[in-house]
Amino acid sequence: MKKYDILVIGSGGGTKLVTPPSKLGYKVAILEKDRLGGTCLNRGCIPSKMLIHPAEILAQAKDASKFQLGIPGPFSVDFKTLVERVSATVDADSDSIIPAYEKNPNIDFYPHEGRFVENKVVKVNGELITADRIFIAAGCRPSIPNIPGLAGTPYMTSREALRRTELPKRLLVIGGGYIGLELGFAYSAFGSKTTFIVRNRMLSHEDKDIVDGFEKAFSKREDVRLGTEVKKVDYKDGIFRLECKNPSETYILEGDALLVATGIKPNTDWLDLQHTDIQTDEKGYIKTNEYFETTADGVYALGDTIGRYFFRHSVNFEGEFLFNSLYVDKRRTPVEYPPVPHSVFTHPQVAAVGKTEQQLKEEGTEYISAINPYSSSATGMARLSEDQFVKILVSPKTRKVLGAHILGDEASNLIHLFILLMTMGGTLDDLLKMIYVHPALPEIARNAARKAREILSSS
Ligand SMILES: Cc1cc2nc3c(=O)[nH]c(=O)nc-3n(C[C@H](O)[C@H](O)[C@H](O)COP(=O)(O)OP(=O)(O)OC[C@H]3O[C@@H](n4cnc5c(N)ncnc54)[C@H](O)[C@@H]3O)c2cc1C
Ligand SMILES: NC(=O)c1ccc[n+]([C@@H]2O[C@H](COP(=O)([O-])OP(=O)(O)OC[C@H]3O[C@@H](n4cnc5c(N)ncnc54)[C@H](O)[C@@H]3O)[C@@H](O)[C@H]2O)c1
Repeated sequence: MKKYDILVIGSGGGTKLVTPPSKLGYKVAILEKDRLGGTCLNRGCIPSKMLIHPAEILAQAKDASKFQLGIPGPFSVDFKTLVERVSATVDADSDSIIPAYEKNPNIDFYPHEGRFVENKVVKVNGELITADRIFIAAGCRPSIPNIPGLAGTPYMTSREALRRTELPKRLLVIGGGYIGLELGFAYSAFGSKTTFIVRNRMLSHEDKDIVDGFEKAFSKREDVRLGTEVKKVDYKDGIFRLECKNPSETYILEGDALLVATGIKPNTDWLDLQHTDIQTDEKGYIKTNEYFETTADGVYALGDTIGRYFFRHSVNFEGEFLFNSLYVDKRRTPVEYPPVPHSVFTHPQVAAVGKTEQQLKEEGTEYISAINPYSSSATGMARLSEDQFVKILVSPKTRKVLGAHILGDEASNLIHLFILLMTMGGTLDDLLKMIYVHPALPEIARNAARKAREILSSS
């Protein structure tokens, strides 16, 4: 049986444990059943943001008249060429990984699925391999709800929606989370008449003020059906017919394409974990402790597959943490995550770091809340910002920011001020010490901090 120092299953964030240890002389095997680079590169963050950027340009152009600009419409997109460019870019990036691995004598790449036959033995393409340490970074895939009539229809998940080259006239989206909203927004901006069917509320994991604000802002531009369940799907002659039910009525929605974006499930069913001591929770996510150790000796797991965070930036952090603790410091170290931020790349954007107001209430943590609208600062005035704001939650005792929540232009960039502050353990006063460029976007965040200072000094 072939033996390695390191065996990695999954080439997304798992790659953090491939090239870096190989450079220190460790022999590494990497197994990938799909395209190298994982979800983010091939069917996630990167292609989606390459579509969302031009969609954002169109969304801005549609707003041009409010700035007394006569940018002539109708706006159009060469959707086929755009999608082909995006696909070619990510495919080239993925393809470039193989030659790099082939050149490296310490890396063996297995372009196959790996399945466990016992605790530390994996069968790949008929061959048994083992390693001192095995890292499982097997990721997740779309989870499809059990709606009568849906199975067998040509619905899209994010995977197909990112590669489709024909823009549908009418798009139906089921799901009000990250994927449904980001991809639905892009298709809508490109010209598909898009309807968002949302079982409860949009972005329900966000702070309640963000949920309220986002729903209000998004619904001004998009056809949004909140509190609506899809009871039945029918597909005939190229048309989807969805039976939709809300508390007051049942009706049919028609579309030429259907995007199902109702969450994800772990790929652990591809690993044959029943042959090992590796335990999973009731949803199939691998159980790990603070060292990313599974319940089998020498086997670690990270990323989406452990069900903690579902972002490329979080699995990158976890992979780098494991590499540093196990192969650089060579010390068994418990993980301490710095604040983990997130952003939803819609129009308007959403970004957050730290706790929501609801979480602080539930924990019984003391806080004050300060909200500053974009429109109250110079750059917000220039942008004619509506419905956009920065909200911060501050501890009256320590004056530390416990949570920051942004709805508005460039929220995914603006949030970094708070990520840095919270990571460094700074206070409101640190945020107010520095000189801000006038009139730049971060002044909006500073003004929220000033409001918090006022609230604290008057209480
Ligand atoms: C449409 C979309 C947009 C997204 N946008 C963002 C974003 O903007 N920002 C962000 O931070 N996150 C985003 N995400 C989430 C992000 O892509 C994931 O959180 C991240 O890629 C998870 O990385 P991972 O390494 O845990 O798993 P993956 O990247 O999914 O890698 C796991 C790999 O393991 C392989 N594999 C599984 N089982 C086996 C096996 N038995 N043998 C061999 N190979 C196996 C799979 O083929 C897969 O390639 C997005 C996701 C989607 C779907
Ligand atoms: N910008 C980003 O960082 C980004 C972008 C895309 C995806 N992602 C990651 O990918 C993951 C998956 O995204 P997603 O949008 O599929 O999941 P999600 O959990 O964000 O949203 C799922 C949505 O589907 C709804 N839903 C669930 N079951 C349903 C059912 N049976 N019928 C109708 N609606 C149902 C939920 O209420 C929710 O609105 C996310 O957890 C996220 O972390 C991140």
